[in-house]
Amino acid sequence: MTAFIEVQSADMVFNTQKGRFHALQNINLTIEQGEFITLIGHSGCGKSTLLNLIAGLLPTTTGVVLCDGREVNAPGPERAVVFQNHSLLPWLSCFDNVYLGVESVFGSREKKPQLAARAHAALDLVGMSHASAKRPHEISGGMKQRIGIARALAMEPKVLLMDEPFGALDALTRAHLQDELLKIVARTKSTVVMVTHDVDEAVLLSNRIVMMSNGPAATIGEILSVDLPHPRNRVELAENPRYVSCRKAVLDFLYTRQARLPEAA
Ligand SMILES: Nc1ncnc2c1ncn2[C@@H]1O[C@H](COP(=O)(O)OP(=O)(O)OP(=O)(O)O)[C@@H](O)[C@H]1O
Repeated sequence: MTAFIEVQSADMVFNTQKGRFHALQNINLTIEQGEFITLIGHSGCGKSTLLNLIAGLLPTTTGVVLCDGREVNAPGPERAVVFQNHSLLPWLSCFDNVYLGVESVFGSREKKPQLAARAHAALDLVGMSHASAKRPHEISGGMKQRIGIARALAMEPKVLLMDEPFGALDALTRAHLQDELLKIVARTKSTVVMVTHDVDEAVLLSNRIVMMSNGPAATIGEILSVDLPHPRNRVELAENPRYVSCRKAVLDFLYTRQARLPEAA
């Protein structure tokens, strides 16, 4: 295992109309190739900001982010992002949405049939070949999210960055997509960094859970290793003592050590 993503002494300060807002302070995180990392913490602590620093969508105020030994200072095809709201282009078919991503990465080196084969393979990987000719408005929210994942995977990113990808879905669809994602990642050996609010999702999916303290100037409070074997089965895990203790450790961090009082109305 080698360090693949390194966040070193990173701070993020936003310039706002009310002055400078210190969102993240002294973030240090090393992620190995093939790891599945989740970022968890209370609302507003800076999870998306940290993901955006890794994506290159935001520049660190101080400190540095490295991906595969190179400094990150802009978005790049090796770091694909999947957002909560799928972000598909509504006027394009599902196939064309995926194809567009493929073309942006491989278009200069490969011919159309090869690009099309990549897009078909990615749709197949997420079980969505049957919907390739449909437009986004013709398919369900869970299906749209799968297409978003297919588009990201088709670009063969070194890192898959996911910002609450299943947050807008109902519980059953969400569980199904979590299981699918585990299978896909087992096949592609992708490195994944995912933001979530969901403790069970974090324990089910992760190799390590990065727990963030409350902001302002949020930082990494603790990192929990989830040493549960793969493949993971959610029903069997429910009674697994290690699963239960990981879940308890995250709940304890969030609701005892980082307990948040309700904000004044
Ligand atoms: N562009 C910006 N300008 C100013 N402040 C920002 C900006 N983006 C984020 N913030 C602030 O930085 C803090 C962290 O925001 P961020 O969205 O990263 O939190 P989060 O943990 O992902 O929240 P949530 O779980 O609610 O999505 C918040 O206080 C937010 O208001």
